[in-house]
Amino acid sequence: MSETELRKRQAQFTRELHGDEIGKKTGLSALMSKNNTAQKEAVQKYLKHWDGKTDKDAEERRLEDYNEATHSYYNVVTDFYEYGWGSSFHFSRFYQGESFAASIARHEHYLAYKAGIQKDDLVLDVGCGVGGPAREIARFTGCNVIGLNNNDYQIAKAKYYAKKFNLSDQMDFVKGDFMHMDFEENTFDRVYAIEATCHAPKLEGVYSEIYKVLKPGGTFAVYEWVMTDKYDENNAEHRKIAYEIELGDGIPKMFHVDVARKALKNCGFEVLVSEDLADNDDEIPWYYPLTGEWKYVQNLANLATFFRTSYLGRQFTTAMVTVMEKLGLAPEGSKEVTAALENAAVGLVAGGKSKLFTPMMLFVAKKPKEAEASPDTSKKATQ
Ligand SMILES: CC(C)=CCC[C@@H](C)[C@H]1CC[C@H]2C3=C(CC[C@]12C)[C@@]1(C)CC[C@H](O)C[C@@H]1CC3
Ligand SMILES: C[S@@+](CC[C@H](N)C(=O)[O-])C[C@H]1O[C@@H](n2cnc3c(N)ncnc32)[C@H](O)[C@@H]1O
Repeated sequence: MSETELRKRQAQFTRELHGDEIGKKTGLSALMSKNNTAQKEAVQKYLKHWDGKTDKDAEERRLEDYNEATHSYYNVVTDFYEYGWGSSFHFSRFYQGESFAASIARHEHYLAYKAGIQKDDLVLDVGCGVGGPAREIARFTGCNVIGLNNNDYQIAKAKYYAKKFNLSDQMDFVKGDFMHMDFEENTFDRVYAIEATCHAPKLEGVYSEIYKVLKPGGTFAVYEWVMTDKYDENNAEHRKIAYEIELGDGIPKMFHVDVARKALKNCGFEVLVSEDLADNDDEIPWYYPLTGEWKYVQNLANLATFFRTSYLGRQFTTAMVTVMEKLGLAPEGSKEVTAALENAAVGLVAGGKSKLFTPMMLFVAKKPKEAEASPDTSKKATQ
């Protein structure tokens, strides 16, 4: 199927599944207004790739169908993410006494600072979700942001929120696959990506597109999801954790940190910063909201968030969604989605505790001033 046909079909499917009035309802109330048949199809399209098979063929199929697989994944998890986490779909570090929202915002500010984003810069947000980070970074720096996303539902939501918070003049959200960007070469002053490029079937593919659209001398800053140096692909326990993360988070293949670093270099980037922000002595670990350990809760205002993200809260949500599905209030397949998200939570905590995985491998990379726009990565080492 051509790129244009795929886009048309995905846009039409979004209307069927979520209706025309996207934005007003969020979380579980949005879940209650889905089209039943379309939801069943979306869940099936997502889960068909994660049927327990970890052999090379199954992996190859996931990599080939990355666009539809992630589109379907975010079609069915976005309402749960907003209900449980908010409108920034990423992790962060926590300081003692810091609220959940402050920690999420600080993580975004830090990336904007490391990318060197200035007032009036034109910035690309690769894999922008429903625009939580774009809104925060636009307010923080005064820059203009274009959010790129292949999920129509999230784009409609991001546009709705930008209008609601009077930020439409500073930002726009466009549909596109980050493996094949439609922007002109040398367009953006800065590019950032937060926990999104791990959905790529090949990191060189997305990084080379970023290199192409970035102006010479511009910087790209990313929080990458990778398996760390401790990870051994041939260790069954390690592979189980990586698979749980892939399944629960709609990722075709979790790559090793070296793959990401090499991919940046192969694309022509000069890597300025390469630091795992999770590799530290923080008293409160980044994965704490998913552990259900009350001792870490920072303040009373965070109790509701903490309950929803904790093991107990997740079981409660699953039970509630099961009843809602039985009563016909939630669409069929919603229960399966909560089960897949449970896998995500378990895999992420196991990966975090063992330090086999990090969701915050910070890379800051520069496109040299004298750079050619399109790197030829075809002759370089492959992943
Ligand atoms: C998928 C990628 C690359 C990034 C998303 C990171 C996080 C924002 C999500 C990873 C697992 C998600 C879960 C939830 C919210 C968003 C995540 C933390 C829930 C807490 C949402 C409410 C559900 O009932 C349980 C979910 C568990 C997993
Ligand atoms: C975990 S979310 C992070 C969203 C956002 N960066 C944030 O922090 O809130 C990953 C995002 O990447 C987007 N994405 C995944 N694959 C993509 C692709 N091939 N092209 C464009 N966007 C993609 C998803 O639709 C989703 O919005």
